[in-house]
Amino acid sequence: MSAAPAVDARNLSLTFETGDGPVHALKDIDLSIRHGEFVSFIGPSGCGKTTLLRVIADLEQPSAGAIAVNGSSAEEARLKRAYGYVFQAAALYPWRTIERNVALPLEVMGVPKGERAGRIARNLELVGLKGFERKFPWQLSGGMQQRASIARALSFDPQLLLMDEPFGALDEIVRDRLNEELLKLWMKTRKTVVFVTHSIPEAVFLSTRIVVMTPRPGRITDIVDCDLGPDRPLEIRETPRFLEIAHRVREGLRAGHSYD
Ligand SMILES: Nc1ncnc2c1ncn2[C@@H]1O[C@H](COP(=O)(O)OP(=O)(O)OP(=O)(O)O)[C@@H](O)[C@H]1O
Repeated sequence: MSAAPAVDARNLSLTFETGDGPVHALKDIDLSIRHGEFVSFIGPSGCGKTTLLRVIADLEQPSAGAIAVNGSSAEEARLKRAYGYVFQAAALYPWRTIERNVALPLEVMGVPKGERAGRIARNLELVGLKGFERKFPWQLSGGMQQRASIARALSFDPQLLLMDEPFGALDEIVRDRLNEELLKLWMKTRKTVVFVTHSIPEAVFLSTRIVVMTPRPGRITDIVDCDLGPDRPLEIRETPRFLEIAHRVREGLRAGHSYD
């Protein structure tokens, strides 16, 4: 693993040029994410959370400033398959079984069949989908589909996992369960996770740091340390320390005039 930060953004700004004029999505973002951290981006709709994730993934180019991933350019990181990306919707192919959906990135990259099987089995086990290999996406619940898309993102065993509101469309109970499982997966694999969410409790429960963003153009208004330790049962959400951190995040959002 490189000694450089997992993600390093310096003075990063991004403006989309549109027919209706420029849209300033990100402004002067300075952020360094260490290996093994779990960092959440939180902020109002349209503040640029997805755009920032996409810049890290080399799916958008900054208009100014610099971004480095593992000490090299975002493009190099993408070409090396240094990250896995999980979208809000599971985006699985309905005509492929779960196993074959998870296999897809490996097939595309020409990983030999023998090697594919072991990786797929390992990743499906990691997300708790052992026994569901031969099911089709429509035979699984929304939560299970999202687990499959996490298994797919783990195909190349990337050190960095980029997750864009992966549980936003799920009901509260399923979301709680997946939050617990994601935390376990993170502790087990020690990956770096960059996670986009709208939910304060979700951000506090999962993260080691929370990046609070302002409405467009998205700037960082606060970075909150989430020093709850690694052992986080769901009940931790009722502890004074948890509520204190949640309060600070809420204040950060309010300071950006965003939480009314
Ligand atoms: N390709 C694009 N062209 C023009 N404008 C864009 C483009 N992509 C995003 N935007 C605009 O940039 C701003 C930031 O969008 P982004 O999706 O990053 O916000 P977000 O914080 O992730 O929002 P949400 O929480 O609703 O998902 C929005 O105003 C959006 O309309």
